[in-house]
Amino acid sequence: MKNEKQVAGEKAAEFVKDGMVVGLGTGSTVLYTIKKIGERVKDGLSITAVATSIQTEQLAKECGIPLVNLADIDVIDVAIDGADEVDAAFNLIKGGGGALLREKIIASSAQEFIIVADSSKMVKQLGRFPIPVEVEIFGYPLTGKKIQSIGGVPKLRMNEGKPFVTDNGNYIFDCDFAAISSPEKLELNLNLIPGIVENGLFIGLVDLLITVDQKQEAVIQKRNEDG
Ligand SMILES: O=C(CO)[C@H](O)[C@H](O)COP(=O)(O)O
Repeated sequence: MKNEKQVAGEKAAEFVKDGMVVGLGTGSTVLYTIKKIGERVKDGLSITAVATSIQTEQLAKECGIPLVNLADIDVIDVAIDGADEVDAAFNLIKGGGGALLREKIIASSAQEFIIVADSSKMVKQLGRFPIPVEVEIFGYPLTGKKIQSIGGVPKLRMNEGKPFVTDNGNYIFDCDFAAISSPEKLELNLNLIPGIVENGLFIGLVDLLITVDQKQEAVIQKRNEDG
């Protein structure tokens, strides 16, 4: 039997059509989308793709998906990605895999942004998952103090005893802000702090959410533009 990530991930591949430029997200859910797109490419689907991480670039190559550089394209038709938390307004916390900066650049440039998420990711209010915040290494302890001054508890992400380094050569603070009452304000306030490159709050970007119901079937929901 397919798990929820596979059901949601594979469903999203149906939204990819001939001739499209596709943004490929990062993580264990969108992995199923990428593999499915790869199968369709082998069957004759003609697309090009941009990857949100080195890990995804590698996977796309293994799946035979032709890649282009973001600098060489004008339009991304559709971007598909996973999430760490999704609220009722389809605002997100992302960056659990450390790819938030490239993910946000691609999501915000896409004509359509699709999120694939298993049911564990759905929350009433964002904030149980600490917000990943990508910071310049230069002066990062001071940047951490500034995050504290706006109410966050930053924890430097580690990997095998050393600070985790992103594909862009930066560090990540995973920041506990408890229950977030205004994700819109917090996203802006975080990005006003010098040293912060980007934060993992994705506000108002999602067009379509694909999740899974109790019968293990994919459920497709459009974002309500009126909130
Ligand atoms: O934001 C991300 C990576 O930076 C991922 O999309 C997010 O962490 C969800 O991952 P998964 O599908 O493995 O649960």
